[in-house]
Amino acid sequence: MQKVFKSCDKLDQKCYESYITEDILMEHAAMGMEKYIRTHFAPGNSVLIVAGPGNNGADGITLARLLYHDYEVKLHLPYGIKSLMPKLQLKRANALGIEETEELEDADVIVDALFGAGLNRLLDDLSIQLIHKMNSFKGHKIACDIPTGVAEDGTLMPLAFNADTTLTMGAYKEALYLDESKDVIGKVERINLGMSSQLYEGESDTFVLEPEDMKLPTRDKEATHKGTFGHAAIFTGEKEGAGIIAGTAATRFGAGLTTLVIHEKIMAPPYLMHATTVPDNASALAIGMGLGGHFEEEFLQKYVINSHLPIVLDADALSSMLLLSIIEQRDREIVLTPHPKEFVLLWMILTGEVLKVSEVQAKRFEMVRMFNHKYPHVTLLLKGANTLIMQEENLYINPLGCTKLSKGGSGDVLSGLIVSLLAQGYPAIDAAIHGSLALAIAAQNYQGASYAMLATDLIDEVAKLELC
Ligand SMILES: NC(=O)C1=CN([C@@H]2O[C@H](COP(=O)(O)OP(=O)(O)OC[C@H]3O[C@@H](n4cnc5c(N)ncnc54)[C@H](OP(=O)(O)O)[C@@H]3O)[C@@H](O)[C@H]2O)[C@@H](O)CC1
Ligand SMILES: Nc1ncnc2c1ncn2[C@@H]1O[C@H](COP(=O)(O)OP(=O)(O)O)[C@@H](O)[C@H]1O
Repeated sequence: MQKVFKSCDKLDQKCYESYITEDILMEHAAMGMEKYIRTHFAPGNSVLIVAGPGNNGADGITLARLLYHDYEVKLHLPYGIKSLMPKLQLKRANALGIEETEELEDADVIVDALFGAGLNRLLDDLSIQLIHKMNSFKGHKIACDIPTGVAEDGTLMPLAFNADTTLTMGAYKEALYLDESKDVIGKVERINLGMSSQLYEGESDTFVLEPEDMKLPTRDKEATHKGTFGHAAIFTGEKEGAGIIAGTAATRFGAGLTTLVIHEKIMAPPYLMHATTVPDNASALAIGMGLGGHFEEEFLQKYVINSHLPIVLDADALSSMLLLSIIEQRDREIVLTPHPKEFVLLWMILTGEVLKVSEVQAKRFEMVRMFNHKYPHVTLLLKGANTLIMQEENLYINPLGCTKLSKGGSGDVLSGLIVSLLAQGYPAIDAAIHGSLALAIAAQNYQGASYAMLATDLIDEVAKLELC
């Protein structure tokens, strides 16, 4: 996993104090972009660099100098230059013979160095025209630091540069991981600014997860029996399919036993047991998926609230005042898995504050942190294109999910994976992280059409993860 920061200001300040000047940082920023371009594009290819008036533009001008002669470099400066660094970089570039181009034409590589961390207001007409044109070009699109149109606080302008690759300077930034940013940032790579990233970055409590972080349930001993791997009890309500999907996922992900807790007899697959109460040896519970108003309050009080078993609360459980009372239980492993609309409901129940889904989406990091401030012991997993997971002080971003997951049933699979890990004895935060990674990577591995994946296909892919 990699550290993530709200902004790089403090990190840059630390560099200046160590005599690593802005000029040195900038040279390395440009060298990082140069290396990327030289690795992926042979000399002779054309590179269009659109550079803005500030230091983001200065990075672009520096890049022009580094590529000039070997590549067909075109440098466009639509706003002229304003501050010291771009002026200095332009002098250096001009001295080598680089001239500005007035024409904006397609090239093999398009570099957006218009505005980066300093974007502080809505894009004006000139920027909008430029971005429309750059987005229409066929060349490989690289954003310098952060695509123009994505502000450092995460605000996404109505229009943004549509990067294939974002080469981000020094450290990963939160703004790159809002759901709305996902379609414009492309692949993200970090560029080191003249020192080890560990020295540059320092401490952070926010991390972006990588595929290598996924840990699968282990079966490395032979002297075991089904009881060794826990017993997941999944409350199965009005939409029994949701419980069956979750139960199948839980069993596939290693739970030794899985029981669907039901009121009325259902047609369950043979590897799932069913019972009208929670089995005595259950080791974790999941409730909410397809639940409806199926179980009476006394039943829930007895088997869910009064139980101290680790628990996943999903879907309908997140709008039940009774079930949400669980989050006050500080001695229990608890995972909440709302999607943004469910988060709105649970936030209203917990705080009385009425939010819109769009507000939650615009400030996902802030909302997750606010929830965590009130309930630090609870693991909150806010679903989305980039899932956020937080417990105690640490926030983890899972950016590995994909649009194949946008289909009813994916969330039921996730609940099943998490309750399976809880039943096998994993702490809540680990169950949420590794369940979420397994879901995302299984979806990536699915080979059918992007629109075709069923929850059962997803579970089949989970079954193959260890072999990949
Ligand atoms: N710090 C470091 O050491 C390092 C920094 N690095 C690089 O610096 C970048 C940050 O540079 P930055 O702070 O100069 O901001 P930047 O993104 O160029 O924008 C500011 C300019 O844009 C203007 N402007 C803003 N919004 C506008 C709008 N909507 N429409 C029109 N104009 C607008 C704004 O105008 P003003 O507000 O002053 O009127 C100002 O002129 C960072 O992303 C990274 O690439 C790397 O080299 C590594 C080392
Ligand atoms: N575009 C996407 N990119 C990444 N993950 C996605 C995307 N769409 C959905 N998901 C994931 O799929 C799951 C959907 O959950 P949910 O909406 O609760 O489904 P369900 O219908 O099973 O209740 C979540 O884990 C969510 O993060």
